[in-house]
Amino acid sequence: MIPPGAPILTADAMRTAEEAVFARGVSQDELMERAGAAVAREAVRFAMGRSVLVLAGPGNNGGDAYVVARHLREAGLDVLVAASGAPKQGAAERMHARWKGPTTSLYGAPVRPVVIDGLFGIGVTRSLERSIAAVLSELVRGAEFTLAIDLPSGMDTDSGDELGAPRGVNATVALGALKPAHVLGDGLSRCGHVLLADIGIPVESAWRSVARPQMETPGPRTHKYSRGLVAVVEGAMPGAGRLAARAAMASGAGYVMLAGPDPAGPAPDALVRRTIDDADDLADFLAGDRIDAVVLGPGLGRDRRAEAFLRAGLAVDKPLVLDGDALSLLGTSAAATLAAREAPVWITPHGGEFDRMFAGTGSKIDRTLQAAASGATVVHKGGDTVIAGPDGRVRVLAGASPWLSTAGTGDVLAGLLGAQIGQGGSGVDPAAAAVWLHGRAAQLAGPAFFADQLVAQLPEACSECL
Ligand SMILES: NC(=O)C1=CN([C@@H]2O[C@H](COP(=O)(O)OP(=O)(O)OC[C@H]3O[C@@H](n4cnc5c(N)ncnc54)[C@H](O)[C@@H]3O)[C@@H](O)[C@H]2O)[C@@H](O)CC1
Ligand SMILES: Nc1ncnc2c1ncn2[C@@H]1O[C@H](COP(=O)(O)OP(=O)(O)O)[C@@H](O)[C@H]1O
Ligand SMILES: [K+]
Repeated sequence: MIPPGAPILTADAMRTAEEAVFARGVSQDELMERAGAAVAREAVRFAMGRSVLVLAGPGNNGGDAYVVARHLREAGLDVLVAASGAPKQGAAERMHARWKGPTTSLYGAPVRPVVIDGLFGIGVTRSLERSIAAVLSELVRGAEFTLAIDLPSGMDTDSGDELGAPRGVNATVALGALKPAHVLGDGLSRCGHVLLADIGIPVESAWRSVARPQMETPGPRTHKYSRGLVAVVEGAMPGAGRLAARAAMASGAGYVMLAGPDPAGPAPDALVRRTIDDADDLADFLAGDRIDAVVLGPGLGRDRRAEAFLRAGLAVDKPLVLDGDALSLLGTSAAATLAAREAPVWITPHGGEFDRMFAGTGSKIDRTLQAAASGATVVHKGGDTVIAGPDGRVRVLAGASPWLSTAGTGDVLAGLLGAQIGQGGSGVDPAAAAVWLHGRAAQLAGPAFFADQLVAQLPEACSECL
């Protein structure tokens, strides 16, 4: 579980926010007291009277740990601190001095049922020494419950790469804001449940975790066209286009048309079919007044006809979702092609498609933002789905059901996004709504579903947004 709608800050941005608090006269000690108290509140709840081992490092994460230890001891728990190098300066040193309970060295620490991991937080700059990583892992493995302060020790804050962090942390209290490592990469499996503690640091961020969207209930004046007409272009693999079309239908679109060389096929009968002979025909069709959004790419194929269809789609002055084969066809010229288009465009690459289109450096968030500089809103899919808009806004959905890793679920997302943008909205908002609905439908579908069954859960997911 990741707190929804929460700000996400890099390590540098977090330090800047912290500096601003100091500049307003709050002392470093006060902030550390708040952080330690916030973590202790959660720790007491989880400890349920069991004995606690607090791992304390040499920096500010260790400083927080000494505060936690003090609070837990005051709460009557049996607390032992295992220290890895005593803090030498600043607030951390002062918190260390205020700890009056027993202390042992990290290497001599016994296994205890509750572990509080305060070795390192956002200050980790390189991989943990192997001996530290090994003892940390042993102590976490031996515990019944481990709570990490800010981050599990040994995470790259900005990328989510693990740098020796243990497996098996049950919960992490993020201080002040989420960091990328709570929502990206290895962080998804290393942080456990993520709790967020407000420690009085005002946080401004264009990056947020995805929250449940608000959807509108149709009113007495609503009609099928006012709810958005979505055109899905069908290609060589017709099942993909049909899945996208059905997803749009099941997530609130007023009218969905499937357009392609052979759009006939099984139900639903409410899906309107339009036979398209060639790219000129497609261009004429898509230019029609009534169409609010176009979805192109699922099952499109990569032959000449597909290329011509893609050109026709790109030329249309309507909100456009490009997915699957359309992205493979764009290939390395994606950034230039997307930049040349004026009407709004969303792309929904999985990791492989993304890497074929964009080079980029840095974390998944950095790379997705670089891709969005093309003018497209980019939905970079995966267990950590990162949405970035050309305006610099970022939304991340972490921890969606891994059962989504089944063919056709991406087509469903493309159709869902078509329905969202067909109802208006620009940039990251409709994309975040689509990704939320997709993730929620997957939860409702349970294990071992296939894409058609995901579509079947969409109305229920929508009902939670009304
Ligand atoms: N972000 C905030 O606004 C606040 C942060 N606080 C705490 O401060 C932490 C950050 O503190 P610091 O910047 O002191 O950083 P850390 O405490 O995370 O780590 C810094 C220390 O670890 C050492 N170190 C770094 N990488 C290492 C490695 N791979 N192996 C061994 N040693 C390593 C450094 O030399 C330094 O001594 C946060 O995670 C949080 O716990 C809180 O005290 C208060 C508010
Ligand atoms: N391990 C996973 N955990 C969570 N979500 C996943 C995982 N693997 C895939 N997904 C999601 O499933 C969808 C798969 O899309 P995609 O790879 O395009 O599939 P397809 O082309 O077969 O439809 C994406 O929304 C992606 O974010
Ligand atoms: K930690």
